[in-house]
Amino acid sequence: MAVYTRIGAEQMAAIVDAFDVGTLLSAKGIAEGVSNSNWLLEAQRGQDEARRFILTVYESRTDVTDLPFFLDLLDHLAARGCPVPRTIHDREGASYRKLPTSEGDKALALIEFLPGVSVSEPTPGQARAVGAALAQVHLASRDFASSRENSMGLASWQQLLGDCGEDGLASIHPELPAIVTRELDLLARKWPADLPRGVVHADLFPDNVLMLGEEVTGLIDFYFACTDLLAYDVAVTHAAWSFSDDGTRFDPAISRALIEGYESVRRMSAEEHAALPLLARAAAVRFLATRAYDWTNTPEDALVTPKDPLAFARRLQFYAAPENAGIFAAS
Ligand SMILES: Nc1ncnc2c1ncn2[C@@H]1O[C@H](COP(=O)(O)OP(=O)(O)OP(=O)(O)O)[C@@H](O)[C@H]1O
Ligand SMILES: N[C@@H](CCO)C(=O)O
Repeated sequence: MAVYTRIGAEQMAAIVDAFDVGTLLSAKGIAEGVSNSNWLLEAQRGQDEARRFILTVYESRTDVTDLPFFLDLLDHLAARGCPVPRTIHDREGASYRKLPTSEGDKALALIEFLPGVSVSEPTPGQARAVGAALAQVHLASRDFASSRENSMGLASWQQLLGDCGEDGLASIHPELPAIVTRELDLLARKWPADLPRGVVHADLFPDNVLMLGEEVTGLIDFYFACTDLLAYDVAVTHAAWSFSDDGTRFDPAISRALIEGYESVRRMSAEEHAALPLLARAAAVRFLATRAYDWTNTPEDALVTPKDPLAFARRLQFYAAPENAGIFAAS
């Protein structure tokens, strides 16, 4: 379920016309995704081949003032050969437009459609390609002029987990309040602030990567992208890819392939390597925090089912276990 905004056929045709991509041939709502409303559109200009686009209407979770950062970043990365969709600009050259709705004005953007599917059981070859694509983004964004603070950093994890309350966390798992206190304290004391920084995707889960075989055809959903530690992005991607969904099984071959793929494009420093165990715990806390918050604050009759916070509590326990300290050792 991810079409929260109704757009009639005539209004959709007018939107497409504003982008000068030809005549609208079809528009289908996309079920995947939870934050924004998305449609797959097909349009044709004159006798040209029909082209496909993704229309996104930004819902309340995306701050419109961040859109220039996200959308300019896509254009910057695409121009440097990264597999990300370009933003289609409207006839006036704007990368997003205003959509009047019964709930007030929303923003919308038209994005290039990229082929590929999101894998659910990645192979090491696919993990290697994803690691390499992430490093390519880190290098290609070095000359991106804008920056954006990470609104999903340590301070927001403290806030979100605090808002869950001890009882809320304990209702997910009795040991969670103590685990969360221990981890937040450790991260506040040991955060490795002086590592290389740059633009990070910060949410590179399998559902945000489109692939054909072992080729990455699209990195999408840059709506958490921000300026932060590059090694933190590696840790987020590691936490997202190297485990079964529920966090019960760690896959060492995927883990190795992901890091090797990354380092085939950008080598991490010794300091970054040394920080990975802590940053992996941080990544697990980040997704535990948003999931625990949603878990304890989503009404039972909500249309969207909250994701399981324990899947990231399990990853956290894995990363924190002394016997797993060697998984990031340089090969
Ligand atoms: N450029 C693109 N090319 C092809 N398909 C795309 C593209 N962008 C988005 N999609 C499709 O639309 C779906 C939803 O997109 P996206 O993940 O950006 O939505 P969202 O609601 O913002 O995400 P989330 O739920 O992760 O917050 C994707 O799973 C993918 O199937
Ligand atoms: N990728 C996130 C959701 C979007 O940030 C998660 O799996 O919790």
